[in-house]
This record gives sequence, structure tokens and C-alpha cells, in this order.
Amino acid sequence: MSRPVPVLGAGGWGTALAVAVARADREAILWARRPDFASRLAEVRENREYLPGVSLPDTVTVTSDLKSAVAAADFALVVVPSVGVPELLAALPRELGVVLCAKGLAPDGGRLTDLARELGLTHVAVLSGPNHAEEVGRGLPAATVVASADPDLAQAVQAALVSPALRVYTSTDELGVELGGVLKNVIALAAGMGDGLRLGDNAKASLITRGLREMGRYLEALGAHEDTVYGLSGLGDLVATATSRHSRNRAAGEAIARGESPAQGGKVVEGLRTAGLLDVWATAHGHDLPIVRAVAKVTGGEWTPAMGLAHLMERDAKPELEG
Ligand SMILES: NC(=O)c1ccc[n+]([C@@H]2O[C@H](COP(=O)([O-])OP(=O)(O)OC[C@H]3O[C@@H](n4cnc5c(N)ncnc54)[C@H](O)[C@@H]3O)[C@@H](O)[C@H]2O)c1
Ligand SMILES: O=P(O)(O)OC[C@H](O)CO
Repeated sequence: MSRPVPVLGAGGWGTALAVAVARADREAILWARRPDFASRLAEVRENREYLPGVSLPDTVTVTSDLKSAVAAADFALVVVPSVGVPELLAALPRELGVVLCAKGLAPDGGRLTDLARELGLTHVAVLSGPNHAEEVGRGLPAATVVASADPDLAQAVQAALVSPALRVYTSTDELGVELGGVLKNVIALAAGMGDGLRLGDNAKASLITRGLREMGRYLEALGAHEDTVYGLSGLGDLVATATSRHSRNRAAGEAIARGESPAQGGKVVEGLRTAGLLDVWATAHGHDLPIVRAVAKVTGGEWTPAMGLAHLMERDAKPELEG
């Protein structure tokens, strides 16, 4: 019999993934950090704070006891915001497989997969794609990618999630899949700023296209497969996030451009943290990421959104395919 799948983190995405596991005819153990929150969720069977309107199936159990949640598992889905990933990974048994689902960076601006390995975890995978929790939780059709250097782990995760509502692909390009999800949040913030400034459809399409190019250049320079950026974790997630009414990153960008707070009701907006980390890291390593630079300057309070726009529009004219 298949073992239950621990889903560590009971925000919107963790809750939707636990429901997806149940839909794949597997038992899920949903771990929430706060005992009172876990008790309420176990009783009410609906995550009213982070994913209202989605009922937890009977095959999802809820706990705040991390040790018991992972005790019988081969692997766990790690679904807390990137800022909480180091502490959570440090508390897990070294032999456990970890599937990193956060679309963010480690505190030093590096990759969460590298951090996991530095902590002695050797079975590592990432899960990423155009996957708004609000839709996956409701069983609307979606596709996603699990990438790992360990093909057995990737296939085990695929089997634990695949259902008629969720098509799960595998990939060996862990770096490309991981960083696609990280970068698209920053481009989505820029798209939201464009919405807030009422820049129109041409601007949105141009930003997505040049954003994809910026992502592709960066990923390839770091060693990703050249096609990964055109897959679900790259183009797919960029489109889903830059255009969706569900996206917190897009909505945060729109709020900034309107002079409002980017906060999204206590829900994580990864791009706000990523933009600055990525700008510093990319600049230190000699990469030119103009959209990331503009978003980092705006979210860091140094530039207005209009200055960010000017930074992008007034760059030197050049051939499209050159950089
Ligand atoms: N929401 C989505 O549609 C979606 C889809 C794919 C990926 N993601 C990614 O998944 C990650 C989690 O996002 P989410 O939407 O579930 O977030 P969320 O804002 O809905 O919820 C965050 C959850 O994590 C908990 N949390 C916060 N800090 C923590 C810490 N230090 N340790 C343990 N738990 C902590 C919160 O209490 C809450 O339960 C993010 O990196 C996000 O980019 C989200
Ligand atoms: O709501 P966002 O902007 O964090 O995006 C959620 C997912 O990453 C979309 O795939």
C-alpha cells in the first residue's frame, strides 16, 4: 500500500496540494505550524483563511506535529513561503525526500535546492507550473512539472499527484524549473504595475515577451536547458501569473502603481522579497536583468513605477534577438 504524503505548510498552495493528493487516491497529511490553526482546520475541514470554498476530503488528515507527519514517508511536499524553508528543512530527517514548492530564494539569494543539499538532504525535487491554488483546489484542469536529478523521486511525486484534474510532467532540469518559478513572480509584479498605470494590452504583451527573454537568458547562463523556459514552469507560469486575477504578485504590483500597500491580506507575495535578492545576486555575477532591476528599485522605494517604466523604455535601441 502507498504511504501517506506529508504536505508541509497549510497556506493556499499546501491546502490545494493536499486536496490534489487526495484526488490522486492517496492519503495526505497536511502539517500546519500553529497547533490552534491545525485543530480548527481539522474540525472545520475548510481552510477559510487561505483557501476558502474548498473542502478537505476525508483522506486528508491535519496535524501540527511535524515528526509524526513525516515519520512514515519517503518524501514530503515543502509548501511554506521561501522565508520559512530553511528552518523547516533543518527540522526534517536527512533521509527524507523533499519536494520544494516555494517560488522564492534562500536568504543569501541562492537556490533553495542548494540550501537543502547544504543541510544534508540528498533526495531533492522542485514542483512548479501555472498553478493557482484557487483553481487546483477546485479541481479545474491544470498541468505542472516535478523536476529532480533523482528520477525515482520525480516519478514518485508524479504518481502521488497525477489525476484527471492535474497533469504532472517530470523533468531533469531542476535548476531551470526552480528558477523559472522564482523569476516569473518579479515579471508579474512589473505586469501588475503596468495594470496600475493603465499601460494597456500592448505593454502587457511586450513585457511578458521581453520578460520571458530575460528569464531565458539568465537561466541558460546558469546552465538550464534552453527549452525549459518555454515550458510550464517558464512561459506557462509567467502567463498565468502576469495575467491572472488570482495572482498576488500581479495584484501587489498594481497596488504599488496606485500608491497603495502591496500587502495581500497576509498571504505571501514572493516577488517582493525575490526582486531585491535577485538584483543584488545577478549584478554581483555580471548578469543584466533590466526588468528585475526596475522592479527591485521600485519595490525598494528608490524609484517610482514611472521611473521603472522609463528605465525599460529608454534603453539603447538594438536588434530584437540580441540580448
Ligand atoms: N498560492 C498559490 O497559488 C501558489 C501556487 C504555487 C506555488 N506557490 C508558492 O507556494 C509557497 C507558499 O505559498 P502559499 O500560497 O501557500 O502561501 P499563503 O500565503 O497562502 O500561506 C502561507 C502559509 O505558510 C505559513 N507560514 C508562513 N511562514 C511560515 C514559516 N516560517 N514556517 C512555516 N509556515 C509558515 C502561514 O502560516 C500559512 O499557512 C510560496 O512560495 C508560493 O510562491 C503558491
Ligand atoms: O499568486 P501568486 O502571484 O503568488 O502566483 C501563484 C502561483 O505561483 C501561480 O502559478
